[in-house]
Amino acid sequence: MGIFSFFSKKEKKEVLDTGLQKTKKSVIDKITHAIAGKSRVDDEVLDNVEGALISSDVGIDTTLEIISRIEARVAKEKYVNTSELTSILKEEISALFAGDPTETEGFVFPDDHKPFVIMVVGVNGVGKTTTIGKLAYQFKQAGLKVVLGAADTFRAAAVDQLCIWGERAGVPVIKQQMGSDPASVAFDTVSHAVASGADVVIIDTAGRLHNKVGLMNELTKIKNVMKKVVATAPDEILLVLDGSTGQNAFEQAKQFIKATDVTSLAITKLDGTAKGGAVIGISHELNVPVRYIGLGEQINDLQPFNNREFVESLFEGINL
Ligand SMILES: Nc1nc2c(ncn2[C@@H]2O[C@H](COP(=O)(O)OP(=O)(O)OP(=O)(O)O)[C@@H](O)[C@H]2O)c(=O)[nH]1
Repeated sequence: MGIFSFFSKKEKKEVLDTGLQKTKKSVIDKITHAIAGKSRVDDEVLDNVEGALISSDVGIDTTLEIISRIEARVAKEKYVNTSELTSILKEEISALFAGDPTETEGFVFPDDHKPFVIMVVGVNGVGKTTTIGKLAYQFKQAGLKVVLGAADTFRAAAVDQLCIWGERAGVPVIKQQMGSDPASVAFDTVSHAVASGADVVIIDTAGRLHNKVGLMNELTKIKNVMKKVVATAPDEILLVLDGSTGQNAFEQAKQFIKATDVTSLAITKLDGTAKGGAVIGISHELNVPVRYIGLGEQINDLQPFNNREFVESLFEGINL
């Protein structure tokens, strides 16, 4: 089925630039400050850039790797002007992102089977339901038949919210009574999708991190039950993280990765935060590709992630 492009390149760039404004300003200020008055990239500049990246939430290990790559370049090229630093940073950071850059723009739907089943995990409040709603809308607009499954059966509000998004997107939501078995909802949803010839299934799950074993068992059960209907399910386990929490999102991601085999990330709420640099460290250190980013509350504010576009936007406007 391939990749669906919902946005024009221009629209995407506008949403990205606007959404990343706070992060951009912070990164640009810090990098500009780091090299102020210097014309050559030397140890002092590199130390300052290192500090700038760490304080931009990029993450310590990732920052150290970026700096050592730049050091290697500087050693090889002997003299590197600070005016070249932005393009070097862009190149080295783009190269660090997990996943093949040609494949990182949203999900790639296979040709050999359907429905494509996406199981969405993440703690409450990170923007899981909103992300599911936006995805459903965008897939529907791209001509796909979508079914949502309300497998967060612990909170009435979660089911209600998913139903609101289902209505907005114009896609059916499969649900059961509160407190029913989430795996049973997932089973019903995938069965409904098969019977109705749907292309995409998106399953919402409850994210209760306080009990890791419980979470792990529940997610494993949901996966196994879905496989009984469609052997390939789930095609993706999408972890939603709140990007405005910076390094906390990173810690949360590590816990989920221990509990289940997360295949992709959606990082939300990048608008309204200066901590967007965390996307770089999260993707690199966890070795899980970022597929979507959330840049606002509107239905069009979720966009397929492209590492080059992200890095370009982040550093655009630095005048060295
Ligand atoms: N600014 C901004 N807000 C967002 C974004 N994504 C989600 N939100 C908001 O974050 C809040 C929480 O989103 P939900 O989708 O309800 O989060 P959830 O993880 O499903 O949480 P529960 O429903 O509590 O499980 C809502 O007010 C959303 O509008 C985003 O990319 N940017």
